[in-house]
Amino acid sequence: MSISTQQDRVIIFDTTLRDGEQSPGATLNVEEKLRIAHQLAVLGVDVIEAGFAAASPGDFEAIRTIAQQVGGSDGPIICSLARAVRADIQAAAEALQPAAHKRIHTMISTSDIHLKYQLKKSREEVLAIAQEMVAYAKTLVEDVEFSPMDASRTAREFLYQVIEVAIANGATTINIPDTVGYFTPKDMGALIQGIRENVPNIDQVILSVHTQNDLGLATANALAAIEQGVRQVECTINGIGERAGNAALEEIVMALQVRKPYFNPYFCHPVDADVSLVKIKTQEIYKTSCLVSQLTGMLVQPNKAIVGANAFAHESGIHQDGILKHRQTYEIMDAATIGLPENRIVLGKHSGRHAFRTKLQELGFELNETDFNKAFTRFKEVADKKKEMSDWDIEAIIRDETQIQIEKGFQLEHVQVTCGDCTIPSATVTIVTPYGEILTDAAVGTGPVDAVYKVINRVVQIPNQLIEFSVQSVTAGIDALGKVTIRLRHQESIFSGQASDTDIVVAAAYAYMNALNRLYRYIN
Ligand SMILES: CC(C)(COP(=O)(O)OP(=O)(O)OC[C@H]1O[C@@H](n2cnc3c(N)ncnc32)[C@H](O)[C@@H]1OP(=O)(O)O)[C@@H](O)C(=O)NCCC(=O)NCCS
Ligand SMILES: CC(C)[C@@](O)(CC(=O)O)C(=O)O
Ligand SMILES: [Mg+2]
Repeated sequence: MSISTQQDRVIIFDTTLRDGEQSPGATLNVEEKLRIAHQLAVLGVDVIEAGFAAASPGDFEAIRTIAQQVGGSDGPIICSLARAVRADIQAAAEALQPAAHKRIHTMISTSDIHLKYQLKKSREEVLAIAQEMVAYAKTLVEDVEFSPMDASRTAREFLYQVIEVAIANGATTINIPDTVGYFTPKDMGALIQGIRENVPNIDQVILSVHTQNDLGLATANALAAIEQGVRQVECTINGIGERAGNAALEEIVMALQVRKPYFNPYFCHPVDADVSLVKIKTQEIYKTSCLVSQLTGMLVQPNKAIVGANAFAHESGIHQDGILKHRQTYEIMDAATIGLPENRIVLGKHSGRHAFRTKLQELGFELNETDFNKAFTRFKEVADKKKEMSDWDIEAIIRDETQIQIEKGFQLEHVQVTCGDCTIPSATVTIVTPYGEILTDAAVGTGPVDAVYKVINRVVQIPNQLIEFSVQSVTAGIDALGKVTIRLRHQESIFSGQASDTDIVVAAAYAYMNALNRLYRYIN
């Protein structure tokens, strides 16, 4: 794939594997980087900055492997960062060699503060280095990106001069980094406008921005740059990156999609044209976010835009009522567009009758008005004391407050597990079936939880697929309660189960039984 300067859409340059990996504690190994790169290609990013070849043998290897396995002729451009140093550029070219489309991204600081204290070089020297190193990179690859680092704090005239020289020496993309995340959207707009008006050869290249999130303005700054004609943005999945992170890919992409009529006038399309301003398959966003979070260990905050656990969840009664009547009352985008299977209605003390009734229906309860009112009153009392009401809390309320008999289903009487580094993990359970039979069985597994699930499945015999398993600690300390949440799928339906115990394997067993019982009641 090649990118023409005439192409009127935004090029998504993903730097999750380079700047994202610069998040403290987020180091990835070669195999993990490769998995993320494959998923980024499925997501449809235009450029993958796979790493910094000169940084370490591991990063070199990762870039080379990604170039080989993800950088096919119809795949994305694979890129490596390099200082404006011959050896760095050479290492980048070598690592990228197997890719069909390769880019060297070279950078050097241009702000006076960086020149004086970090590089200890004059402006003249930096200009000469930029010129020489861009020209050198150009002898190795066709596609050269140049970044004047700390551009946002660089003296304007000098910045224009460096950019002009980089273009004259073969740069095909000029990237403007707000390295320290100091800019506001207005500053960014003005700088881009200044560059376009004062750098005579600027139209020969793609103009790009790289925004850091130190003031929480990274996405806003990138969007302001797009309004001024920037056609590449550098971003990361979940906004991970150095310090407070980078602009989040999912935020930029969804802003361009949801507000297409707003952005269209900045492109050469008719205002109401239904053209995509990016080449991203948005349905892959959620999956990519989960993969990156899982492999980097950088958890996504629940209220994170687009991909946070609460981004499509509605807690308060008035909102829940609106959503149930017509989704768009409180949603500007459909969860399905980012690949989320369903929206979540979370019951809590702010919930009203509509949401409560819907939840009861989901759980399979049909209550008469008297029972419903009693249950709702009790629900409000309990919700006042708890952060979030689980399905089990609600079942307990129904059991206490109404005449409805809740089918017991299967009952886990006893679970025993053997595990350790010198034994084959095995589990024994005793389960009472809905017909009163008492069954005991045992199984081995890859780990204790796997063994427990295998033996429970053997006894219960309801086909299902485990799609989610997570453990959280609910209290602090060594004797903490662990809460296990699981979700399983049976045909088109999903059933969840949750349980807490100081032993997480026991919690896992009870959580699984809970979900299975819900499934059992559904099919019977
Ligand atoms: C790149 C790396 C291998 C260099 O290691 P190093 O040679 O031991 O040097 P240090 O990191 O200690 O110091 C950086 C040196 O590069 C110079 N430098 C920094 N940016 C530069 C640039 N863009 N172009 C040229 N030289 C640069 C510094 O002035 C300093 O030089 P000095 O030793 O003459 O003072 C190492 O820093 C690394 O592995 N970095 C990981 C990637 C990274 O830093 N990413 C951030 C991207 S900005
Ligand atoms: C290479 C550049 C775009 C950089 O990511 C470099 C860095 O500081 O890591 C930046 O934010 O300026
Ligand atoms: Mg950066």
